[in-house]
Amino acid sequence: MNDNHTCNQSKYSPYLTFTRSEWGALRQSTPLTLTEEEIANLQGINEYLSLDEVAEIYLPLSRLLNLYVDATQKLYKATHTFLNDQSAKVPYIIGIAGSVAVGKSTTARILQALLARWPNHPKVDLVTTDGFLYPNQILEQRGLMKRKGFPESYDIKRLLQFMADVKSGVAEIEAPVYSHLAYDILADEKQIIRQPDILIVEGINVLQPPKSEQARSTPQLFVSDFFDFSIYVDADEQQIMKWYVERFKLLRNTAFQNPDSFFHRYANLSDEEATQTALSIWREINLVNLQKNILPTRNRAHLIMRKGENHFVEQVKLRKL
Ligand SMILES: Nc1ncnc2c1ncn2[C@@H]1O[C@H](COP(=O)(O)OP(=O)(O)OP(=O)(O)O)[C@@H](O)[C@H]1O
Ligand SMILES: CC(C)(CO)[C@@H](O)C(=O)NCCC(=O)O
Repeated sequence: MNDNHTCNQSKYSPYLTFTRSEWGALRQSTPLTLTEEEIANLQGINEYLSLDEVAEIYLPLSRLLNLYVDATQKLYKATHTFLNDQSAKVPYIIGIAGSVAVGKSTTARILQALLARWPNHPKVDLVTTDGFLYPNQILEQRGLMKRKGFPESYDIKRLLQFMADVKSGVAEIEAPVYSHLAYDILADEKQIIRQPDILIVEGINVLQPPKSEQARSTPQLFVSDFFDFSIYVDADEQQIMKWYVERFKLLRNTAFQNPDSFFHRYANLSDEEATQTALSIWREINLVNLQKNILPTRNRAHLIMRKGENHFVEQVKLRKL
């Protein structure tokens, strides 16, 4: 481990830096034996997920998060005792940020499965901020169809209200649902959040300050103000671009084949055409968003997980404060 802390103020870093093996050693007494059912569930999340990766990277992370959740739950109990208040339970909220295609939703689903194994927080829910994108109709009106994922493409006021409701212990909260197949918000579908022990909120924008005029009219509040812990999933741009293109080609052979898919027109592209199409969407939209809006939020995270080839985590940085 590298403390990155010297007497020289300019070299001060708020992070402790761990190599892969240093991090892996921190799993310590975390129960390592996953049941067959759990292994099957994890592989259902992502067929390319390596179980060694789960043991070496995600189990230590779930151990750390369990300790934090436990400490926070005790703190809430102390406040309730002091106030003689039996009010509703408050979920522990974890934010997961990073570029399009870096693996946020996979990370979120692995953590959801692992965190739910601990007895003090069995109910772990997951929402993605994709649901808070404006519907295509509004994006079209505002000329934002090529800016999907940029700060102005989200109904940030609604997202902030959602976060406030979760943190206030509201019994049932509705979250809007986005479909990658339809490439749009599903007007008739809602996800209901019912007081989980932990809520994971995953999305490219979760560490960003509000930018829309709408949100500026109310006191400046960040989505991350509601987080107890936040994770930034990081990798080199070239690497993420490769994953974006690979996923696009995979979708061409699967989801895009569905006539209802927004991208059905890409279903019959040759390999070379698919690569070129994916590269141009990457360069025109997602790379610009990464450089302009996502990467600048990296150092706001409590933990930065840096991935290399094959999605293997090479380095973990954990905030000391
Ligand atoms: N740990 C992992 N091991 C193997 N493959 C992975 C892992 N994480 C992600 N992938 C693959 O990388 C691609 C991107 O992953 P994922 O869909 O989770 O990204 P994302 O950041 O949630 O993207 P988006 O912002 O577009 O929703 C997918 O093809 C996924 O299968
Ligand atoms: C929905 C988002 C913004 C985030 O997950 C992303 O997957 C997206 O659709 N980006 C727009 C460009 C593209 O189609 O890749």
